Amino acid sequence: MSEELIIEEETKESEEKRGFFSRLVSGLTKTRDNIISGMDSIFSGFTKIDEAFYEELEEVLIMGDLGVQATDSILEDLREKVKAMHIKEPSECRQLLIDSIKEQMDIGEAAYEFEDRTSVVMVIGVNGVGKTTTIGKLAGKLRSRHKKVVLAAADTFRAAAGEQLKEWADRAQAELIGGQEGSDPASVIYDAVAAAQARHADVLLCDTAGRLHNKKNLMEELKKMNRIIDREFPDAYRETLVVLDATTGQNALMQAREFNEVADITGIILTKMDGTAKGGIAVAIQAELGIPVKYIGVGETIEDLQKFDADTFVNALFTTEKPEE
Ligand SMILES: Nc1nc2c(ncn2[C@@H]2O[C@H](COP(=O)(O)OP(=O)(O)OP(=O)(O)O)[C@@H](O)[C@H]2O)c(=O)[nH]1
Repeated sequence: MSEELIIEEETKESEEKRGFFSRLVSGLTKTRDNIISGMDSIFSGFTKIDEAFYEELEEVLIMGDLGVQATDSILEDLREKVKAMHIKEPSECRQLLIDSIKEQMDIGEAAYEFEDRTSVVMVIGVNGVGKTTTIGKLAGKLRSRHKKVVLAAADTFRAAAGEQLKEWADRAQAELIGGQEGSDPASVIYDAVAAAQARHADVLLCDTAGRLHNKKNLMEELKKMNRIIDREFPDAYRETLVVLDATTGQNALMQAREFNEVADITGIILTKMDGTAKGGIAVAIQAELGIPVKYIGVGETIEDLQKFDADTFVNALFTTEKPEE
């Protein structure tokens, strides 16, 4: 490649990154207003680092949905650093706090291997969290990378779920395999696996129901689907993603915990991060459960499903740059 072309490619890439960051910054406006303004007023309002200062910080972090566990660890870490580094000024704690939050979320890099392998992705989530929309966005994302995608509408509990998924499948130009309302989800998976193999699809995305009120049945249903995939598609790379609605805050954390008990979750997708002041839940989930948040939804278009990077996320939260209108 000529030098000019390389520069052009690099410029394009850095422009993309900028656009991505700006969208994240504007998507996180409410969360930033909620957590960061609270923190900044503590940093400027206190003249010394004392118990009252830590208590106020604790309150802001808890109110920002970072969860008790992550909040405790972050503050413990901050106290240690303040002591070790003989820090006296509250304002000097800002960067230390940013670093501590990043450390809490550092559970290794999220892997996106399935995007480039022949894979089967199970997507689980309770009604209304944005599961269908997310699967549509994910299909669109993969299609834009010229991947062949098949969708399995295995949430046969509600007819509307299948219809809605069909619309997304058409939009993303992906094939949809569905079943009658009330039919056995496992048989939809069976048909979808056969279709994916026959069409040499790259990724099979499976929309499955997640009724948490009956955990035993859910577990059995998931096991049955997994057995079919293991048997019929043994070489496929496997991924199990749970979709959670960030606007529900602590409830999303609870759902993640419960799903983690019934399935081997490989990643989380947090939706509606744009409309909420509870984006701090991403910290709680990653710190507490050690499961990577792999994607976040920051709006309703296909581009608004972004890969999640903890470092970028924390930078976007604490940025002083103004979000785009
Ligand atoms: N602002 C915003 N809205 C979103 C996001 N993701 C999904 N939504 C919206 O949330 C609503 C619910 O999304 P669905 O995809 O229907 O939810 P679902 O979980 O599939 O619901 P069921 O199909 O009823 O189980 C829709 O209006 C979506 O447009 C997001 O990241 N940001």
